[in-house]
Order: sequence, then structure tokens, then C-alpha cells
Amino acid sequence: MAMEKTFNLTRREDGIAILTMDVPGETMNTLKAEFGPEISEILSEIKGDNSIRGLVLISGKKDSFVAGADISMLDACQTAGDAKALSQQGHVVFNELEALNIPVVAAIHGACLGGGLELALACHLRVCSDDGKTMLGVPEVQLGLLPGGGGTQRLPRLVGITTALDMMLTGKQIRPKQALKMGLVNDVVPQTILLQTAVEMALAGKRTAKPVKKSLVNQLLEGTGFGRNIIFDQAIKQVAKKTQGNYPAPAKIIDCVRQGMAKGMQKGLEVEASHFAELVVSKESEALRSIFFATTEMKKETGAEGATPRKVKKAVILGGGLMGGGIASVTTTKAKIPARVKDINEKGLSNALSYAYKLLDKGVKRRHMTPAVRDNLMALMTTTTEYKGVKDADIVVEAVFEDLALKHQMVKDIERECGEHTIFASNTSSLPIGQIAQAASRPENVIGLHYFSPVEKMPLVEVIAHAKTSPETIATTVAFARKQGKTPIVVQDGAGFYVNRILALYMNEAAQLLLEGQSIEHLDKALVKFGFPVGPITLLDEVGIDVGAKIAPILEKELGERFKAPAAFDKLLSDDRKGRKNGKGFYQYAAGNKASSKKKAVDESVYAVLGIKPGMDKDLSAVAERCVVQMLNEAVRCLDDGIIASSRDGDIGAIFGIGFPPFLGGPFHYIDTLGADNLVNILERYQAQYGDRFEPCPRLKAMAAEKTRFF
Ligand SMILES: C[C@@H](O)CC(=O)SCCNC(=O)CCNC(=O)[C@H](O)C(C)(C)COP(=O)(O)OP(=O)(O)OC[C@H]1O[C@@H](n2cnc3c(N)ncnc32)[C@H](O)[C@@H]1OP(=O)(O)O
Repeated sequence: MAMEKTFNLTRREDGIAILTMDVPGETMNTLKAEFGPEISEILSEIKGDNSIRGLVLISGKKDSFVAGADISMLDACQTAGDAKALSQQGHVVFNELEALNIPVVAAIHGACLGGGLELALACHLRVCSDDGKTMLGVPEVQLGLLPGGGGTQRLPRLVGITTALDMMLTGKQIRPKQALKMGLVNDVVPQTILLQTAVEMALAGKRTAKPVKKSLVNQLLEGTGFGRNIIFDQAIKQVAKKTQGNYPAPAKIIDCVRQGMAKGMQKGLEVEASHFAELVVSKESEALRSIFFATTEMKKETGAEGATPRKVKKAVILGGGLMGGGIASVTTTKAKIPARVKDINEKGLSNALSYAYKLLDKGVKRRHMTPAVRDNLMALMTTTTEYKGVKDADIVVEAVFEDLALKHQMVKDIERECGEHTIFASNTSSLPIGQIAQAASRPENVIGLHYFSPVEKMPLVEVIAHAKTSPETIATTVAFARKQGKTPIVVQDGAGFYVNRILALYMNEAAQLLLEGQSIEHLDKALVKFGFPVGPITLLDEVGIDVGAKIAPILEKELGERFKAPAAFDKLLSDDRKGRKNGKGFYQYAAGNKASSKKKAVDESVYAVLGIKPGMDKDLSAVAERCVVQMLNEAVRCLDDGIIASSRDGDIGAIFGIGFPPFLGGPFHYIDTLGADNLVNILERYQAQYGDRFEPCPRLKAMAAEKTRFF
């Protein structure tokens, strides 16, 4: 049976041909190597048909244009040569499209990303719909890659070097109005007239558009070799600081643009194909692509085999504090589900309202939304100090103090005030859900739903099922979290669940190193260089030293001696040091305690409180290794104890929950890279030197002996 075609060419009476791309059997259009011959044939047909006066390229998919090159095709590249050939093939096809002597117009609706945008850039003009689903971007850098279909050359020539570098180095998605303003598209129209507008643009016979006006400064900088070098040198400095040298793609992107602008498009394309090829086969990109596939696979899972999630039409949030406010905010602004916030006083309620308003108003200021949209979303949030208007809640999320008796009271209140099917989801960060459920007459409705702070930024939530949680409760909670824009992992009940459990040992080791005389800034620098977003001491200040102190004994009691936190840290609380929250911790905080971007200074007085004098700082990688191997060992224990269902979930949980370096693929991918035997040797060396807290867990020892891997 003949292969179904991806491209379909239809001719209109007015001489405009419509080329529709619709990859058979796929949700999204993606670019595949096997399209090459089909496209070349069509281009030859177009070139040979003088009745065709113009060409419009459009997607046959409901809500997406082209999502980029097929990432699994890139995964299949065995050598850099395979990848280079793909890039060069793309260059040939896109150059041929661009060389057509009739106007070629891309009509874009929905996702137009990576190779999809590069395809659109090879067209002479672009028009997109004004729909919320329409976004344009080059997210390759998030996969450890670079735009390999000519994007590093066409984008800067269309929108300018600075804008193009910003797009390629961040992978950000550009909305229609922004795209029009920067000259990425030539018009933005309602989807209903998208095709008609594209046809009219083709009929107008133009193959170029008036470039958008650039500022004088921009013209000076980008118009001269000297100015361009300033831009490139500045960009190199910024990416070096941001990536700590752990991600090769950004520097290569800058080099493609630099060489292309200096030596011409042809040379630029050659450099692009070579750099793209090296990146496709790099271990960093392999790790980042595995994260993409893992999260895509997880989206299809309900969290409980065979269970059907119930629809959540209304949520109640107990507690309007930092976490409650964030949870209410993502419920209304992301999931667009009405949320009723209950707190014991008006202060908590106003905090929740202002939390959501501030985030939405930022969107208005950035012109991502209108004030009307902001106000409509705000109207989804209501507040109460009584149990009024909660009867019809489908889910209640409690974010009150970490006090078991108080949570028991909440369970009883909700069973009294809400419906029989209402789910009670606790945001507890440490109390076993089974203990909370002891107060329930319907324990099947009780579940843990653990968010990470700041709620609107951290993608992970842990969904914690206790022994009696029903599959429907799990599936409904997972679906609810997904609607909030979260990446949920289902973990089993146990002190600290997964993320806080692996984090605790990592933090304890940092504390030990501090007490051994490593300076605060050196400790943080070591782990930032390793690839974490912030260092452990900064993290402790941000989370709250008091929170850490509260969780530690719970973990030690439930999980054993290795979780014992250094006693010296009690002196910090006696000195009223809670961290950023009360402006006194390991670092100094400006008055008003605002999170400032500028570098914080260490509060040197903390050393005296701890009774230590910072000594000789050890090698950065040695410092990082001691903390990281603690996290790796405990992650494997969590897998062994069934706290996490798979090493895939363990990787995603660590990356999305605590910023484990994505270029390493997560703890389990990293152990495969290190080798289980090598990790056991490191742990045993530390065990001999620092004690049994470093003892390799049984599963690691077995893997070392059998030389097995997780993936
Ligand atoms: C030539 C060079 O420039 C190289 C490139 O172009 S590299 C690729 C660059 N593109 C991307 O990184 C985009 C990746 N995709 C996404 O970010 C998202 O899929 C989306 C924003 C496009 C849509 O998100 P959503 O609506 O949530 O849908 P899913 O993520 O669930 O995706 C639906 C199915 O499409 C598959 N898919 C999406 N993009 C790609 C891709 N680039 N390659 C291969 N497959 C892709 C995804 O796996 C889902 O598959 P399913 O089995 O049908 O569920």
C-alpha cells in the first residue's frame, strides 16, 4: 500500500497553490528525513507549472503548525555524520523553497517551533493567527541543540542579532503580537481568515516585506563589525555565567551567528550543520532529550492504572499563606478552576488574593493579557473565614501548619462540610499521609499533594497515595495538578516522600562540610558549578532553617540515623536565624527582605554562632561530590523502597523538584553515566573516612556487582 502523503498541493483558480502539511497518524506535524524526496518532487512540480503565481504553506493539524524536527529521528542518529546529513538536507530543501521565484507565504496557527519556524523562515512572508495556541520559537537549546535548519542564519537577518540570540539562547515562545512587533511575522489575523489573508499576501506578488524599524543604538551595534563583536562577547559572558560551562549549545549558537554574519550565509550554514551535528551526539543533549520523552510519556499516564479521573469543577484551599496563596493562584490562573480560599483571618485571605493578582498583573504589564482577562481570572478566586460555600468542592487542598492534630481537625471539618466524594489533599511536606488519614471516615478520599515553593515556578508536585487512597482519588488529583500546569509524580507514603528525602541528606552533608570549615560561599559555589540553580546554604535560607529543623527529626525517626542533622544547627534557631523569611540566616538580607537579584553577602556572624572558623576551602568538585553522592544513594534507596515507581520518575522528580542538573538527566541517568561500581567505590571511600552515613545501599551494591544500569 502506497505511503500516505504528508504534503498535499492544491491549485486555486486565482493561481495560488496551497501546500498542506499533515503527517499521517501524528498529533503534531514534525519534520522527518523521509519527507525530503516528497518535498523536492513538489517543489519541482511547482517550478514547472507556470500557472502557479504564488504558494501558501499551511498545516492540516487542528491546532498546530509544525512542532519542529522529529526528536526521535535525532535520537536515532548514531554518529555526528548522520546528524550533519540531516541538517544539510534541511538546508537544501529550505534554500530551494526560498529560491522559488513566486511569493511563498506561511500561514501559521498553533505551535510553530524549532524546525517548524525554520521552515516558515524559508518562506518569503509569514502570517499567523491571533489565537492563544499560536506560539513561535526555537526551543532547541532546551534539548541541548541549536536550530539546525538554517535558523541561526535566517533569524538574525530577519529580526536582528540581539533578538535572535535572545530567542535561540532561551528557547522562549513568542506570542503573535510580539512576533509581529519584532518582524518575525508580517501580519496577525483571526484564524477564520488566516488562509484568505495568506492567499492575498501571495497574490500581492511581493517576496519581501519592509523591515521593522530598529533603534539607533541597535543599528550602530548591529551595523558594524565592532558593534557586533560587543554583542557576541557580551552574550558569551552571559551564557558562561548562566551555564557554568555545563551546556555546550549556547556558545555554539553564538558562534554560528558570529561566523554567519562575518562570512556570509553559506559559511554560516556550514558552521551550523557542524555544530548541530556535534550537539546531537553530545551526552548533554541525550540527557535533555530523555527528559522531553519522559515528560511526554508521563502526560499519558493517569497515575492509577485503569482509574478514570473525576472532573474538578471547584476547589477549596485551606490556608492563604505562602503555599496556600500559590496553590489558589495556579488553580484559578492556570487550571481556570474556581478556588475558594478559607483562612482563619482576613490577613491570610488578602495574601492569597494579592499573590494571584500580582502574578496576573505582571502579565498585563508585559502585554500577555488584558486587564479584563486578569479581572475575569481574579473573579474565580473567592474567600471566606467560615466553612461557607464549600459544600460543592470536588477537592480541598490544605496548606496549613505542619501540625498533625490541626490536619486531623481539617479532615473532620471537610468531611462534615463538603460532599462524600470531596478529595482531601494535604500539602504536607513531611507528615505521612496515612497518619493524616487516621482521622478520616472516608480515608479513600485522602491523598498528599505536595507543591514546591514558589508554587507558580516549580513544575513538580508529588502526589502521595497512602494504603487506602482509592485509584479514582489518585487519578483525579493527578489530572487536577496537570491542569494547574504541574508535572506530577505519584510517590508512595513515607517520611519526606521522595524529593525532601533525597534533599535532606544532600543538605546534611553540606552542613557537615560547613562545620568542617568550608566557607558558605564556597559550598554554594561548588554546587552551582556542579549545575544546581542555587547552592545548599542559599536553599536552606530560602526554604527556611526552621522548616529544615522541623523535618529533620521526622526523617531521622522514620528512616534512621543517617538522617541525623548536625546538632550545631540548633544554635541557629536559638539565635532566631530562620533565613530569608525573617531576614536573618546565613546571608545578609536588605531591609524589607525583598528577594533582590544582586549578590547577597554572607552574614559572617553566623560562623561564631556555629562555633566555627572557615578554614582552607577544598576543591570545588570534591565538595560537590560529597553532597551529590548522598542524594544519589538515597534516590536508589527510594526506588528500592518503592517510594518512586521508576527511575524515570526519580529523574523527573529530582530535576523538576530541586533543580538537579538537567544536563545530567537526573540522578538515575547520572548514576548510569558514572557507573554503579564507580559510585559504590566513591561511597565506600567516604564511608571509611566519614562514617556509615555513606554506606552504599544494597541495590547499588548489587548493580555494581552485576554491572547493570537503570536505562
Ligand atoms: C532542525 C532543528 O532545528 C531541530 C529541531 O527542530 S528540534 C525540535 C524542536 N521542537 C521542540 O522542542 C518542540 C517539542 N514539543 C513541544 O514542546 C510540545 O510537544 C508542544 C509545545 C509542541 C505541544 O505540547 P502539547 O500540546 O503538550 O503536546 P505534547 O507535548 O503532548 O505532544 C503531542 C505529541 O507530539 C509529539 N511531539 C511534539 N513535538 C515533537 C517533536 N519535536 N518531535 C517528536 N515528537 C513530538 C509528542 O511526543 C506527543 O506525542 P504523542 O505520542 O502523540 O503523544
